[in-house]
Amino acid sequence: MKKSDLKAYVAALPKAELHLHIEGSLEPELMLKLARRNNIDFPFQSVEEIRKAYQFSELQDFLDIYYQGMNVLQTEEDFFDLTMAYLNRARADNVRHAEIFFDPQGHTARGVPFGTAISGIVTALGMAKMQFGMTTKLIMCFLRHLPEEDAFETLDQADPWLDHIAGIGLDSSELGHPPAKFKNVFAKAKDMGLKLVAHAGEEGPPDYVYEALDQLKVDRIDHGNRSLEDEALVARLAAEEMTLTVCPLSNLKLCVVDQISTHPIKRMLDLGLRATVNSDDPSYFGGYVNDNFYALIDAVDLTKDDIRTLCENSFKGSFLPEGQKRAQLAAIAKV
Ligand code: HPA
Ligand SMILES: [Zn+2]
Repeated sequence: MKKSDLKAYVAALPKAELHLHIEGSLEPELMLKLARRNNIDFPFQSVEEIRKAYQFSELQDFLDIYYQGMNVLQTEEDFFDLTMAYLNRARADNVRHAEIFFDPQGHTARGVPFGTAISGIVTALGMAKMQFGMTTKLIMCFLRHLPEEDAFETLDQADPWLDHIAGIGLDSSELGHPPAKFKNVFAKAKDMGLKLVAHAGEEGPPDYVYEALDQLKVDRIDHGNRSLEDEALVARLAAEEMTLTVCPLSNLKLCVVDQISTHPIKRMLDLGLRATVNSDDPSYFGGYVNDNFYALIDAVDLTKDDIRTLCENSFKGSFLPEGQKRAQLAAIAKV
């Protein structure tokens, strides 16, 4: 199949996005608009200036800019506008279901209340369901560079919002902050009936992936690239049908891979791993979910079957009820 036909096939397929940080979907245009609207002292004057700053040689370079960018988010309306912009953009990529991360501690640490952030997000999620039938789940991430005690405090703040929160995640600086650091708060969240995910094996070694599985008892691994260094781990992930939320353009931008042509997505599928394709922080990494597929199609020999498998995996690995998963898989089969 020609690459252009494979791209058209991607565009036509229903898909779920399982690894998306809503704060990472903040486009420079909206960032400037919110900086002005909120009278924020902001170091950038133009979209071009902002985009020029998006050059990273590792995860921490990105995180520094990502936390600076989110300073413009102040009011409930800001969080609503941010979320609505993502949902509309995702809809254009035929995303039918999105499981969205947010970083409450990135906001509460700046004096923006938990309720301000989540109420704006939740209102937008409700509107997307009503206006265009997109289903969503919200996943609250803990910042792993902060102590576990702070994560417990954040879980307490979530209490009035638990009807709107499907699960918890773990993000921010991976190296030096192994999953085991958050063992107790993950155990509490599990007892509360929340789903569990964690970033692991993006920059961290395979041991961090083992810890996420064995000590956090996660339902999914975010990224997971470095699992490939450990054959026994790969066999286990495949046997357990553990979903990996892989983010190709993010991997390129953060130098997890040297080039898209050496991205291991194809190898992951060939090894029987339940890999999915996601955009992570699309505004910072150069594209939304279909752009991630297109970059892979240009650089890697993905087949039509691979592409269908990746989209099927996105629903299989989602937290949708089984009936809705089946309906989405049936819709894929019709394309
Ligand atoms: O890809 C990521 N890794 C870790 N933390 C993050 N926070 C936003 N995106 C990321
Ligand atoms: Zn991420």
